[in-house]
Amino acid sequence: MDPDINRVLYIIGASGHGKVIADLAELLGYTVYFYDDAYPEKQQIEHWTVLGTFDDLLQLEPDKINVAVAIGNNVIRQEKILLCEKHHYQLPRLIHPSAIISKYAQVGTGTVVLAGAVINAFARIGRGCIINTASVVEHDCIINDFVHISPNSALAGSVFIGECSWIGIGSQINQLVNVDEHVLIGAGSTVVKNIPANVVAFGSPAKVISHNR
Ligand SMILES: CC(=O)SCCNC(=O)CCNC(=O)[C@H](O)C(C)(C)COP(=O)(O)OP(=O)(O)OC[C@H]1O[C@@H](n2cnc3c(N)ncnc32)[C@H](O)[C@@H]1OP(=O)(O)O
Repeated sequence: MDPDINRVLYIIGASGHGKVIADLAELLGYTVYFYDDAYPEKQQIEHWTVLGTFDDLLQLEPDKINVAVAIGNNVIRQEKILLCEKHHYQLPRLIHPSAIISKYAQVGTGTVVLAGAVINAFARIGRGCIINTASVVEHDCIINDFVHISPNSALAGSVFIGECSWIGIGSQINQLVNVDEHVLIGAGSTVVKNIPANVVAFGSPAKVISHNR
């Protein structure tokens, strides 16, 4: 029997992150297919089928098309999500059953919240974000669109993260600190002061190291 069209999810990006999203989507009851620009060379990822390129996906009529953009690069994910929105595709939030999200928190469309993540009261997460495995977003944080909070990172209360920024694995950010847009915080950093836009910063305490290309 064909799967219920409402429970089919087309995942863009047949990558490691894509596999995590496929695993989660199946847990949530979706039947999963991939689209990836490596098609037709890549027709399979593990046991999942790659149906075509991103342009092929955009040929589909918008009716009941559920899409997840499983691309780790924030700028490329943003670009694909904006195109999917233009085509009126559904971009469901994918929230792992083991994640804990306050009823007072907000999570935008197309955002994924992975296993063991915690989002506390009055935190606001934008659209197209990755709140990765076991990360903590404390009360009153504001996370703008297309941000990636890597696994095991912790944001204290009222932290601000600007659009398209990437918080590296195992980082910590002190309360009330602002990280501006298009910033990369390196793995294992401790951010104690505001970080300006478009830079790479790392270390404990984190220092600006270079421009973020
Ligand atoms: C599920 C998932 O996989 S999610 C993905 C999670 N991954 C991450 O969070 C990775 C984030 N990326 C990083 O931290 C990277 O190390 C970056 C982007 C900060 C730097 O990468 P590159 O520009 O390639 O720097 P490179 O590896 O050449 O290192 C340059 C120097 O900086 C040091 N360095 C690099 N990253 C860090 C860091 N996070 N903290 C402290 N020092 C660092 C290196 O030791 C090296 O020092 P040296 O010149 O004395 O030898």
